Amino acid sequence: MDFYLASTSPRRQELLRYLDYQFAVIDGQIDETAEVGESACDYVQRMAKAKAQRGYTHAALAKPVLGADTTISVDGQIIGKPLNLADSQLILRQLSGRTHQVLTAVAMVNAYQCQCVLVSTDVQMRMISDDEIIRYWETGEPCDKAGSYAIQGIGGKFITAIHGSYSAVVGLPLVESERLLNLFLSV
Ligand SMILES: Cc1cn([C@H]2C[C@H](O)[C@@H](COP(=O)(O)OP(=O)(O)OP(=O)(O)O)O2)c(=O)[nH]c1=O
Repeated sequence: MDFYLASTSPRRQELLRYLDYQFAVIDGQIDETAEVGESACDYVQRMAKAKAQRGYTHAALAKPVLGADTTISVDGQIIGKPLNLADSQLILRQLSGRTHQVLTAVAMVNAYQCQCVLVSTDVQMRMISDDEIIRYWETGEPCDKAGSYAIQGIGGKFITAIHGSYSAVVGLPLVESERLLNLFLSV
């Protein structure tokens, strides 16, 4: 076993399995409240570092810990997971027919260092009607996804274009994560 993944996200576990490293999953739960005036870029990096750091110190581990966070940025706002249908409606109406940024940060921590990479991807959505938003909510897919949609699922039908990293939108940028793992784990 090479490192720990501090994440409950099945997407992150699935993506990480594509890389040539062995890992075990630990809890990375933290308080995800944004600070007043905090930018989305600062916020997502702080979250990723906190998840990795919490995992590392909490479990007193001998191996490095990787943590990640995904947040939507639009109109200078930080948009996370929807709280309920009304919240999902507010979010998807805001994203409908325009381009937003999906920010994913990946952090790795060991006894000597904490390194974090930030990946920003532009995602363009077609117009989505209120009826579609309600029907989509009823599928159960949006509730645990930042921005209230999943590009890798039913939500993919709303996406007209992306510029950046697909795996980062799903929750873990593979190129940057592998680079970070090579940095920490190469002999
Ligand atoms: C935009 C988008 C987000 N997401 C997911 C990725 C993340 O799992 C989630 C954002 O929430 P996060 O707080 O980044 O992660 P998480 O709570 O799922 O897992 P953990 O903190 O334990 O690592 O949204 C998709 O699966 N598809 C998408 O298209």
